[in-house]
Amino acid sequence: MLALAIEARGLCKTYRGWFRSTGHEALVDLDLAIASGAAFGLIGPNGAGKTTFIKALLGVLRPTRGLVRVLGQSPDDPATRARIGYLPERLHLPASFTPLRFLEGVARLKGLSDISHEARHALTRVGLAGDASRRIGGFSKGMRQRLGLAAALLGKPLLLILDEPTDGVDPMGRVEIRTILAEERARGATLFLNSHLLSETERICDRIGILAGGRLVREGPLEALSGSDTRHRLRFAPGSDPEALRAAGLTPTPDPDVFLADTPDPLTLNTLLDRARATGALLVELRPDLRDLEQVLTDALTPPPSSRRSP
Ligand SMILES: Nc1ncnc2c1ncn2[C@@H]1O[C@H](COP(=O)(O)OP(=O)(O)OP(=O)(O)O)[C@@H](O)[C@H]1O
Repeated sequence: MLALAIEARGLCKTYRGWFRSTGHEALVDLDLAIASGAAFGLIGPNGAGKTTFIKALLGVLRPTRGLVRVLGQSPDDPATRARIGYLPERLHLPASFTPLRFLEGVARLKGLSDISHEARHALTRVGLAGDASRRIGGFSKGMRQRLGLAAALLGKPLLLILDEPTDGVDPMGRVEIRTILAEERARGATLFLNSHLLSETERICDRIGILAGGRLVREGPLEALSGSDTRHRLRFAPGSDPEALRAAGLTPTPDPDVFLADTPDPLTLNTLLDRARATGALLVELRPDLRDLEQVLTDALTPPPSSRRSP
């Protein structure tokens, strides 16, 4: 098995500007390595460069500088492209086709052998078997999204690039899609997800990259990004004195037995713990305070106070 499913080194993309105007830097010196079998989520604000990066992975956009490798090869390689399943953000589906006819066409283009079986199987997986003979034109947004996913799944791709896969899909449908993606991963596929739905990204992906202004500002395992080195949650045995713990320097939470400790280093944390225990409180649990992905993103995009301009 390949070590890396996606590799970018020093990747830059500058969109050319109008006559004499400088171009727009959509990707700036982007370095990224995604291991085979990972579930990677790329997040970031509008205009961060996510779609530009996906276009570079698909070989439909030529980088200005730098290297991009997909499944160990150039994205221009036709055999490599055939191993990628892609769900675009904006789906263009033929309204007059039935989903079955559409999927059979995609299966044929992908060079699959048992076209009819593959199309029916994919349709069943995404929960559209009962709609096989309806026209796509009458499909809801969520049904269209499911059909797009079915098309991406055809041919057992090694890499699935999914742009907003659960957009418009109802809550039960999202659970079904997560199950399908888990099955794909278990089969050995790598997932690359671009989504503004952070709770979905959090549930599906184990590695996250945050793109802002064309730069990768954070990248790593979800636990590492959401954990904090400086904030800990402390649980004390019932019966501790909340006022004394507050006076010792701890911050109360809605749970009367749980307090937060904000400390810059382990030494200060232990000094604080000594003070808390001196009040008679018994510590029963200590763990880093985990932030959700929305908070991780907000923190990554908020400049440190020292760099903020005064109004
Ligand atoms: N064809 C183009 N010509 C000029 N500028 C472009 C072009 N495509 C994208 N851009 C610019 O490049 C930047 C990155 O765009 P991109 O579409 O990659 O962002 P994104 O992260 O996918 O945004 P969104 O979350 O809104 O979809 C934006 O400032 C955008 O205006």
